[in-house]
Amino acid sequence: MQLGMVGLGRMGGNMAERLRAAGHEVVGYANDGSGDVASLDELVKTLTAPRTIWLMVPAGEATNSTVTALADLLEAGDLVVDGGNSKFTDDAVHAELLDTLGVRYVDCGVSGGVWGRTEGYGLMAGGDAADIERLLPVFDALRPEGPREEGFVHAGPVGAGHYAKMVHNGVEYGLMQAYAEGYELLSAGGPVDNVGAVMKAWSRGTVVRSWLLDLMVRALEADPHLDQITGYAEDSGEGRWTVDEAIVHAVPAPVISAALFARFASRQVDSPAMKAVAALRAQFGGHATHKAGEAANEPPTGG
Ligand SMILES: O=C(O)[C@H](O)[C@@H](O)[C@H](O)[C@H](O)COP(=O)(O)O
Repeated sequence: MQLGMVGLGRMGGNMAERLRAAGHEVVGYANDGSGDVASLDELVKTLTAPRTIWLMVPAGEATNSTVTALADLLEAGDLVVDGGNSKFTDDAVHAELLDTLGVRYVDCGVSGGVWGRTEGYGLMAGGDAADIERLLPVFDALRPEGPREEGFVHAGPVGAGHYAKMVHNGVEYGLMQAYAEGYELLSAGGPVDNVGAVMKAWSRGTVVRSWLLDLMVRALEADPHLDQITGYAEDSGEGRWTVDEAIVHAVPAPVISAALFARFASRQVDSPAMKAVAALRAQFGGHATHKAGEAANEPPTGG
């Protein structure tokens, strides 16, 4: 079928390629001029009604302004899919705005990163059954080969797709953190002399084998001691939203929360909280503190 793709970055560009390889006609638009058309207006004019437009732009302001701009251009019967990592609460706002014009809306969490073009993407969709049905040829082209239910889900009404993707990303945080802590412990001076080989051995037959573990092995093969990168980890919001939702629903989520907070800690050159702990130990117990500028692994010299 014919589809407009807005956003042709690492995700949108690769998805457009995978869709074309499956025989779909994709008209791409990117605001850096790299697409087939130069504007959203031209994209809408190029597509045949009823149009399907898939958004793959950064969550938040970029997605909001794209949906608002499309609302001025589209007509009843057209369908917008937000495949970015939007917060699920944004979906209701976008669906409501478009609904006043008779334009349909589906949200779709997309997982798989840069590997998705060849391996297929995991898809989590939210919306009305008829809209999901209309998009099945697109979902089938994007998802991995095999049974549909193993790479695609219609998770519920509008918002459910991004909700499912949000929780997926919370799980992703926890899994990554567990492998990361295992890596650090294996490397910390115990009897293991080849950490990469141990993690590689875990990748077949063990209880903890997984794609994330395979990627960890791959990273260690390229850089056995991870000397080429610093221990600074960004987050793009979904871990925070997952923890927010855990609080709303009173769901204990200690692993995901700890993994999120570990990322915040990774950005501190020195921890104000731990300075305070050291200061308090010195206050109540006269315990020694490390002076500023002293290497962390040197014995303390203070009081
Ligand atoms: O499933 C995926 O393909 C990933 O989760 C993908 O969506 C992206 O890499 C994360 O959004 C990064 O999230 P953080 O920046 O929060 O780690």
